[in-house]
Amino acid sequence: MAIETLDDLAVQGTTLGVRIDINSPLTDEGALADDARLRAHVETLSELLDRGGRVAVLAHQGRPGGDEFRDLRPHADRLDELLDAPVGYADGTFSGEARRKIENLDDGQAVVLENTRFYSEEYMEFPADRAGETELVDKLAPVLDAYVNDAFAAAHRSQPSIVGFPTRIPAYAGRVMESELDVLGDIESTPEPRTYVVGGAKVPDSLAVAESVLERGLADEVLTTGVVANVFLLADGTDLGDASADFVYEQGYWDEIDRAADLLAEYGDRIRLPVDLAVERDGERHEIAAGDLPPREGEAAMDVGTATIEAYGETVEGSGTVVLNGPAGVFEDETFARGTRELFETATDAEFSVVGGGDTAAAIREFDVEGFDHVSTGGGAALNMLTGEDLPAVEALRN
Ligand SMILES: Nc1ncnc2c1ncn2[C@@H]1O[C@H](COP(=O)(O)OP(=O)(O)OP(=O)(O)O)[C@@H](O)[C@H]1O
Ligand SMILES: O=C(O)[C@H](O)COP(=O)(O)O
Repeated sequence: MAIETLDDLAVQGTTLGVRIDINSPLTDEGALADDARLRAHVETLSELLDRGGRVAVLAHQGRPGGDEFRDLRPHADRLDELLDAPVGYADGTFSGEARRKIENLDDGQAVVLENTRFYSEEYMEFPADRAGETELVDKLAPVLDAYVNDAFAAAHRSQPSIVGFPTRIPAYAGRVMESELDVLGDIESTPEPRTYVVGGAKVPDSLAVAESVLERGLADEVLTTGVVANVFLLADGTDLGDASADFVYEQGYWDEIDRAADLLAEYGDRIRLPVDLAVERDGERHEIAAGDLPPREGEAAMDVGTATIEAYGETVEGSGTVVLNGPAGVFEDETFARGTRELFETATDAEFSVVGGGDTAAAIREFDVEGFDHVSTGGGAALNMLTGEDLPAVEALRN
């Protein structure tokens, strides 16, 4: 079934639950470190408000237990600045108070509901029917006329606020969702050879992508960077030193090392590992060739080194399609930003370049890299889509 868009929705005077993805990097104090994801949704929100909608915004921030698991007040304040309409904030997601705030909205007004993941069911994956019976959906569906999903970046999560509402009320794709599906839906016909550069810190997601594109013959090569590369190096038997190994174990990525080893055994000729890494020594960047590892005690691998940047750069430049996800190092620290900045700049020279990810988009903005053919708002979601996997959010909108 075709997905309905905002063109199919009579907005005026209706109360809409609008799921967006404004999961953003935060400062230590909990302020927004980057507002790119908020700005991405301005088009959809402005359109709905201009057309007389009453908008209840649903969104998450961080993961339970993580440093960035915080409330959405800064996001609400920033949306209030970005949009011409007034944007309020409710410190509950579906409490009586939150529902009253929704019911008291006037045409052209919005309220941001509290972080959906403050409720345990929202961090579980359900089939859509079951998601439609969760507390969150059960309490909110009766006060909403329709649901709009613009949260492409969370479309790979089968969570209540993503897949539950379409089982209860009419559902539509927002403008971000619509344009992402248009561009990424046709990725299998992009020019060859195709290179996937996987980095960042969400190792399980990245390994799933690497496995899929290698298995399906979609990737000619997978270049690894970031924590993902560290996991592959550990799987390959490289002694990275205690600091990097401890970081990987603290994240609970034990099993990922075994999984990376299996991938190396099966597809080793198409997976590339860094040939050098950067650590901090005496307050400065210090590079170590892979053959000279481990680093000194307490030194962690924070970026790929210059020889890796050059070797990867040559592959990337000569590619028909480059798909980039995740920064190559701790780009937030200028000392370790080089790998991310230079690989991103080189990627724009490929015939067709696609890049995705929340932190990745933040890095692109920070480094002012221009020239990508498509900058996706989604990391895991974009890559799932690029590998041809069904996205639960999209399936839910189809039904
Ligand atoms: N070697 C490293 N050691 C520690 N952290 C790293 C390293 N390399 C990258 N990172 C961190 O990875 C984080 C980003 O990873 P992440 O996987 O969340 O990327 P992303 O672009 O946001 O993708 P997604 O949209 O899937 O979340 C950054 O905060 C960066 O500092
Ligand atoms: O940043 C993302 O990729 C999305 O917001 C989804 O977040 P998650 O990976 O914590 O589900």
